[in-house]
Amino acid sequence: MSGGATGEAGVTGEVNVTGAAGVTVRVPAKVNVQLAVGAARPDGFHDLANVFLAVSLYDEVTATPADRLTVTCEGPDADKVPLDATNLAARAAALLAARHGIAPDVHLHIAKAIPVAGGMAGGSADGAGALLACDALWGLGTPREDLLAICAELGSDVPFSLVGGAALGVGRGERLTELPVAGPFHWVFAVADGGLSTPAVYAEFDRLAEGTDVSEPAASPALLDALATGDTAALAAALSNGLQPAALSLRPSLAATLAAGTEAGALAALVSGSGPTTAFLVKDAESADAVAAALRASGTCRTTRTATSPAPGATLL
Ligand SMILES: C[C@](O)(CO)[C@H](O)COP(=O)(O)OP(=O)(O)OC[C@H]1O[C@@H](n2ccc(N)nc2=O)[C@H](O)[C@@H]1O
Ligand SMILES: Nc1ncnc2c1ncn2[C@@H]1O[C@H](COP(=O)(O)OP(=O)(O)OP(=O)(O)O)[C@@H](O)[C@H]1O
Repeated sequence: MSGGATGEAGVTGEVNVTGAAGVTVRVPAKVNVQLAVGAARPDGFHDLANVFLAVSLYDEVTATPADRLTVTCEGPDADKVPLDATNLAARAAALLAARHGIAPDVHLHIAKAIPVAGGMAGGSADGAGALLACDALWGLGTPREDLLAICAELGSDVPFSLVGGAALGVGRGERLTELPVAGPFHWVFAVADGGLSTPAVYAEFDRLAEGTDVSEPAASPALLDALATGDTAALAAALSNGLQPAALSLRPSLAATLAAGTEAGALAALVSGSGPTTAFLVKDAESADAVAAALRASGTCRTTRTATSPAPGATLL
């Protein structure tokens, strides 16, 4: 990855890499092609029927031996990424090390292309990437099932970042069943100015749902069929995001972005997860370029990205 600012701050002090070879893992962003949200649970989370689809927009996490746990980040949004112990990559390394009773002495470098706080699971991607990179660097051979359990501890979206492809997430979204998926599906993403806080969007969902009956979340058979057969038009007709009204309520300007993409020829438009990134499903790569150009010209977003899906999960390079 090239360009962008480089943040450098250690979790426990200045960066001090020992010079040995590093391990790099590439991890995809996600779009939720269906996000059915149930009522708030006693623990504050919401039961979901969450259909994840990985897209070809990647962060890379490199783990290098060091004398303590440190994190650096490069990329256009690097200044928005925390480099302390709250970084999901640092938390992943610390959890894995604790599980094996070893010290988390590693330097983690994140090459960030996924929008920050954009509803595309960028932090989750870095958590899953760091986990796989540290497991390889430290030669631990942690069973897949245990890696997935650590992912679920890190966050609801993190298991999917490890798995990639397409999957249905139930519970708070962490309990995955992999789904058959054809493709390619072509996407344009409009990146908004600033982020949206995921807890704030769920809280707004609760506020809007007050006094209404929230139904049990369930995956749409038509949507699962469209994914399995690679039918773009059918997928466009079946896309849905139960958090979209809440994201629009907190960020009304997103309505203009959605309209601009639709007017430019997108087959469907929706908010990506908790937003504020918006996602546009288009016919092919040529249409993706045209819709992206129109979105940028509309002045309703900061920038655009094009991508295809499905994309593989966290992968050692
Ligand atoms: C919006 C999505 O990105 C869709 O995939 C996810 O549901 C959010 O997943 P995430 O960012 O990994 O979220 P977590 O780190 O697990 O939780 C952050 C906060 O989001 C809210 N949250 C999250 C997941 C869920 N099923 N119900 C919730 O209410 C809770 O307030 C929680 O404290
Ligand atoms: N490695 C990381 N990259 C980006 N943000 C991180 C990371 N680690 C922790 N964070 C924190 O998490 C917040 C959410 O960032 P993230 O990019 O994961 O949002 P998101 O894509 O909206 O998440 P999701 O789609 O999973 O709800 C950031 O504002 C930041 O404070």
